[in-house]
Amino acid sequence: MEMINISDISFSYGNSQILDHASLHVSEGHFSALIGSNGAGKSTLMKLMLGEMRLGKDNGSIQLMGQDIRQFKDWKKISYVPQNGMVSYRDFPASVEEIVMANLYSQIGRFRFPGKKEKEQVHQALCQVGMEDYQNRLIGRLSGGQQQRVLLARSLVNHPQLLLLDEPTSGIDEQNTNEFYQLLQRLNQKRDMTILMVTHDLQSLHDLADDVWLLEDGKTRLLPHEEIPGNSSETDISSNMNTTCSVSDGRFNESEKETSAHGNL
Ligand SMILES: Nc1ncnc2c1ncn2[C@@H]1O[C@H](COP(=O)(O)OP(=O)(O)OP(=O)(O)O)[C@@H](O)[C@H]1O
Repeated sequence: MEMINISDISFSYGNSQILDHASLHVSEGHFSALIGSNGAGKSTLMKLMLGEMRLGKDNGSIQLMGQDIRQFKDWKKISYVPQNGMVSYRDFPASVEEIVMANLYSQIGRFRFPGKKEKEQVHQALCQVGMEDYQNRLIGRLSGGQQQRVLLARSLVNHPQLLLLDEPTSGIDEQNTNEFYQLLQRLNQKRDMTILMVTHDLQSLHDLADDVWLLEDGKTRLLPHEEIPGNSSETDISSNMNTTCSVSDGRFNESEKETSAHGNL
């Protein structure tokens, strides 16, 4: 199944045309990347995909999980890690647990406090990103890389099938970026999570992404394998994967795929 099927879309801000008959397809289980220079329209495309902005009537179509975006209701199956997502939390007096828990409020309801089940879900999500020891720390006291992991945990707590990320590692050092990519790769390969990531980080694409789409002059192009930037001999991202979590406490390990393909992350 195509998780994302964008076909022939055009979009303008006023008189300024950003997308000109652009298309993009992401198959289930694929790790896809979207690249393009500053201002090319990547975030715009992402916003259209998330339903934050509407497409004009005769300006192409967007289907998510086989449904037209205008009728799409399964938003819980999709998570989004925004660009510079942590900036707004810098002085926010909330703990890591509270930040991740916030994505469960539709499940918890307005008049109930988080229970044991929700706390365990948060713990599991933090464990997946290696941040379980920081559960009670204030979000603003963490480093950029740690904050980004928390943001990823926040997006994982609902067990999404499709994860969209907009430049998730901007402003993060190389080591933390590589570790973040390992996390994503693990989610994709061991959990069958479909991923579309907007990125300027071309170095790792060769090892990371199944498909790389280039957005240029309003049009998209699927890059042939030999044109994908990055050199596979430089880094083997998967060889350094953290697989220390165990099934019993909700963490992740190598054998877990067989026991919970899409279930508890
Ligand atoms: N709300 C808006 N109103 C008018 N123009 C906008 C708006 N948002 C973005 N733009 C313009 O549309 C173009 C595409 O912006 P967009 O943020 O989608 O690009 P991008 O590829 O994500 O860029 P970057 O890599 O720098 O994040 C830019 O020229 C931008 O200035």
